[in-house]
Amino acid sequence: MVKRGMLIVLSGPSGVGKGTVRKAIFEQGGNDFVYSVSMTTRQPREGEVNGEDYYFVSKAEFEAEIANGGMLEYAQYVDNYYGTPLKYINKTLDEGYDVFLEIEVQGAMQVREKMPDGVYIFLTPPDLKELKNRLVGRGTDSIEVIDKRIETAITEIKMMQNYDYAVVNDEVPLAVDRIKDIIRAEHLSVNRVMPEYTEMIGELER
Ligand SMILES: Nc1nc2c(ncn2[C@@H]2O[C@H](COP(=O)(O)OP(=O)(O)O)[C@@H](O)[C@H]2O)c(=O)[nH]1
Ligand SMILES: Nc1ncnc2c1ncn2[C@@H]1O[C@H](COP(=O)(O)OP(=O)(O)O)[C@@H](O)[C@H]1O
Repeated sequence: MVKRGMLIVLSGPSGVGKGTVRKAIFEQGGNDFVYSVSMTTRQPREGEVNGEDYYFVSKAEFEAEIANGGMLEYAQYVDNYYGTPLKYINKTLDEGYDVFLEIEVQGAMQVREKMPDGVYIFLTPPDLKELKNRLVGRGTDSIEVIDKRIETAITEIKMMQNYDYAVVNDEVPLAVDRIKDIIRAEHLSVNRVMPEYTEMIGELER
């Protein structure tokens, strides 16, 4: 029997750099895990490819998918839906591959309820001043929206206790290395390795 893959969830407050770090992880390559492409109702940005960056769908299509039980989790974020289609995840995990999700915090907590044996990584800013600088620097939000996001970020940072690991995103390559180290170490954790030995011992004793 193939050993089921491991679910890896990267989350954290808006503007901390989740998207940036995730892209760097996959651009670097050489990973033993696959990226779960999310579904969204937001408009594609220039250069984004359907099925690669996101599955871009209408609100009606997204709501139909929710009604059909097709979403592992979803969240409404800045007037749009974002969610993880269930179909690929279970198939990929059953085939023995690890799956990597990069999602905002409401979604991550829904996944944790359903899949508690995943690895939950919380990306943190070096400090709140730097988080604000990043949101301003990204240039996608008004100052009012940014102030709201900082307030939300404070609540979200308090949720850190629901995660297994905290990774500071001071510099992208360092954050990438820390995340890859966590994934490597998790594969060696006794909780994950023990079932194989239990099975082996069971066979010997039979
Ligand atoms: N819950 C949930 N959040 C998602 C999913 N895909 C992306 N997100 C989050 O949605 C937020 C907005 O993403 P996006 O519009 O691409 O903007 P950007 O990442 O802020 O540039 C980010 O915080 C993502 O982490 C998903 O499938 N589920
Ligand atoms: N380590 C970092 N140092 C400086 N700026 C960063 C770093 N990581 C991300 N950024 C910048 O911060 C902004 C927010 O990053 P983004 O990946 O969009 O965040 P999120 O996906 O968490 O909302 C972007 O302008 C990005 O270029």
